[in-house]
Amino acid sequence: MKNWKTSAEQILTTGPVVPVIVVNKLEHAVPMAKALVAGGVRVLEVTLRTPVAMDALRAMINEVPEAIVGAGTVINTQQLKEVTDAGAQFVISPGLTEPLLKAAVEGPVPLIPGISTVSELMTGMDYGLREFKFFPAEANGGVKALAAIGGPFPQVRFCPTGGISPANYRDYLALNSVLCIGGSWLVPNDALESGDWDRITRLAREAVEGAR
Ligand SMILES: O=C(O)C(=O)C[C@H](O)[C@H](O)COP(=O)(O)O
Repeated sequence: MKNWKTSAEQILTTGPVVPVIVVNKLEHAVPMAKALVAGGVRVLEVTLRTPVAMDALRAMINEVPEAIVGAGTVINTQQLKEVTDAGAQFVISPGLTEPLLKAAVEGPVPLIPGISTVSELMTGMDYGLREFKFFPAEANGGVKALAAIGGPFPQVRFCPTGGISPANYRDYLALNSVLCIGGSWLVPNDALESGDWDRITRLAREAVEGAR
């Protein structure tokens, strides 16, 4: 952690919403990132779930410098190394393993690992972490569960993700322990397929304005 170039807190306090992005076609990556930035959303999580994800990550990092581009769905140390080499500014994982935590705290890039139980949270805290993703937020009990899990740990902060929508994101943001939320609704696949960048900008803007 002492080598982290920026803190997880800095990343997660940049804005209220972090789009969880699935890129199926490389040519979508840059215009989509620009559309999100135009709507006031700068922190972008590119999930490593598709064959073009690594190339999409690199393209967004290199061609959209106004964005803060990180990698999501990073589940092992090999992927951590790859996205670090690519220049990812933060790394998000749906869960945590001790090898991943160990490699991340020794590396240069902040890791925001996912937790869904108190014990996982305590494991992450053993490595010095204070910021976590809460995943899968809705399926795991939602706002009520997160408030209860966070209760004994007033120093810990969260980015809940999973099942969050325009209808419920404000309820999460209202918790003291929540810095921002993650959601895929900001980047609908049909908008990418039809090149409807204005719609993506609009969704981003609505989410940011609605959070005020
Ligand atoms: O890929 C990852 O690393 C994940 O952790 C999963 C994502 O956070 C959720 O799939 C987003 O959830 P939705 O907004 O409900 O679509």
